[in-house]
Amino acid sequence: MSDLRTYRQEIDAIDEQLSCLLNRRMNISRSVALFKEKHGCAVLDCSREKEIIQKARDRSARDELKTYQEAFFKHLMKLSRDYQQRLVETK
Ligand SMILES: C=C(O[C@@H]1C=C(C(=O)O)C=C[C@H]1O)C(=O)O
Repeated sequence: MSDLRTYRQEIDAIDEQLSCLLNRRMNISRSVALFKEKHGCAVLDCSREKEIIQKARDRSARDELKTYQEAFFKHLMKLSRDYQQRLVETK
């Protein structure tokens, strides 16, 4: 049981870092949205997203994690795009 507590403390610490990183990433995504709106660019950039997914897959600690890295970043970028869309539409 003390092992489980230790693992969960580690997960909590990682989650805290992930939340901070998500705040930072979404803030930058917001700046990107404002830039795109000013310059008439589309929110979605497929080639950039493919690049990010490939880099994430390459960073996998083990081959079996590649699919999870890909899913995680796809979801993250969907949230980022949704946020950008919302910002552009409510301007
Ligand atoms: C942030 C951008 O906008 C979108 C969101 C991306 C992301 O969250 O990484 C990547 C590409 C775009 O589809 C961008 O163009 O860089």
